[in-house]
Amino acid sequence: MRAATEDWFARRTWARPPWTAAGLTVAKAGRTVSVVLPALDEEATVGGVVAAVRPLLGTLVDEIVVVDSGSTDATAARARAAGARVVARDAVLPGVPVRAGKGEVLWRSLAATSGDLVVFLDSDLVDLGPDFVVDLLGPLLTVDGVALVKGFYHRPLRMSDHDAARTGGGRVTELTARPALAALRPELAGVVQPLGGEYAATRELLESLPFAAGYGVEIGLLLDTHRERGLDAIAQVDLGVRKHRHRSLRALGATAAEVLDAVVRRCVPGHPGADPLTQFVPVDGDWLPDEQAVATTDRPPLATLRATGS
Ligand SMILES: O=c1ccn([C@@H]2O[C@H](COP(=O)(O)OP(=O)(O)O)[C@@H](O)[C@H]2O)c(=O)[nH]1
Ligand SMILES: O=C(O)[C@@H](COP(=O)(O)O)O[C@H]1O[C@H](CO)[C@@H](O)[C@H](O)[C@H]1O
Repeated sequence: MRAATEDWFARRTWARPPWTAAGLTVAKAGRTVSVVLPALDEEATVGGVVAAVRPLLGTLVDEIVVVDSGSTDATAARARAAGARVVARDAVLPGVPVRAGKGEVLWRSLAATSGDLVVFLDSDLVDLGPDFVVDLLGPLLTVDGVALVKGFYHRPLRMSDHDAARTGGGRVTELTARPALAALRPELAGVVQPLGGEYAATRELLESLPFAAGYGVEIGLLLDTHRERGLDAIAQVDLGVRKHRHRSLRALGATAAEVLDAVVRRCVPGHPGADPLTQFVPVDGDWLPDEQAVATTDRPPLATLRATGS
């Protein structure tokens, strides 16, 4: 790592987060907290994630909101039963036609919530406790100048219940995001989990930044926060172990394409955005091309929409 990044790592990384929910509730000092879960067909896990945060509701956390991304299963019912407020993505900013993708629902979540601080958690997590939220809020509530806090963790790759692996997860992180940052934004080489879906930020920051529509949203926010606010506005906390549902390598190919697109559009001036991704599938002895759309558009900062009243 470069010397400045090493310095940042030493100052802005908490390997053993010291905060407690009670202590941070006092530290809120009038500020409010929204916990947001983006969810697309997560009926099996969304209730457990909401239940993990539920004990904090009314003290450290002021609202738990699941933004439904067009689920066709029982996601909304399970989330509501666990104690979350559920908002359909098309019910937010109804005058703005909906686009597909994770970034789209995170962007819309800002218009569906009111917290001064926003915590994002994926809805496919398993075995998490309330500490994820407490630890992500710690630097935001107690360290001046921090606007974005990323979680990091061991990432076991469990493709079946029998897997005992403790590592191997974060495939797009290791094979696309980390190398891309090394090549195009090495100042961010100290961020352990640049793609992690567990992070917290001030509303003021989030509403001032564009949101990449698809899976490029996390790397886009990280790059834009660094560009607009500098490295010291970013912090990271060790959340222990992160277990979640793993998608196929083919699906992660399209994710990687959106991650790389978000990086290149931000780091290579004038780049027009990626073409659709052509993958190949074996059919009766032939390899047939299969094209995947790559989300290459950003939603504008929500603050600009509010300013123009659109
Ligand atoms: O169009 C989308 C894609 C994903 N997600 C949610 O975003 C989180 C992360 O997505 P996923 O698990 O597919 O990403 P991975 O962790 O596998 O890269 C999960 O809660 C998904 O339900 C969503 O709300 N809308
Ligand atoms: O980190 C990664 O490589 C991918 C895939 O993780 P796995 O290989 O399935 O553990 O998951 C992350 O990337 C997505 C795109 O940025 C985020 O939306 C997810 O929250 C995050 O889990």
